[in-house]
Amino acid sequence: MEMFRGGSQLMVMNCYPPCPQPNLTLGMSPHSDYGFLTLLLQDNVEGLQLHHEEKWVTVHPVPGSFSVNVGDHLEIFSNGRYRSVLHRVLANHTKSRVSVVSIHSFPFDATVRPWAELVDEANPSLYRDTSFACFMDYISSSEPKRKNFLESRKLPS
Ligand SMILES: O=C(O)CCC(=O)C(=O)O
Ligand SMILES: [Fe+2]
Repeated sequence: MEMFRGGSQLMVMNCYPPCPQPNLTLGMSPHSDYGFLTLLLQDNVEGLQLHHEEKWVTVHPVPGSFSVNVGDHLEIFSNGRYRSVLHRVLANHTKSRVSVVSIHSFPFDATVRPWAELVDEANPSLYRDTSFACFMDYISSSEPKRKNFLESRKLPS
């Protein structure tokens, strides 16, 4: 698809050292990923949880496999048909944990908006136009944050 030409890839490596009091903290706070699709490789230490039907569900590591998460851009592009997944990482009392995350999306200078074929009078756009600059403004602002970046891009219904 033309919009993906020159697409972006962000790689993040996370290392979570053992935590003496895991009940008092999190390895990573709840968030959804900025991007279209995330490929995530975790080692054999559990910690990743997805928010599903009001509960946190552990993603059990399967050796040699990737988890694939829907990101904010796919939710916006599909005008809400696919939902980006809220996830978090628990801290572990005894073991350190490593994960490698590869976030794939449109080019960094693209404006992300619902695909025109999915928007009409009966299905109005549910999201504000979004760019990497909006994301940077959001994460660097001192405004009180809503649940995540995507929430700040939703149009009032
Ligand atoms: O460590 C993990 O399993 C998840 C990391 C993550 O969600 C992220 O880097 O965005
Ligand atoms: Fe993430």
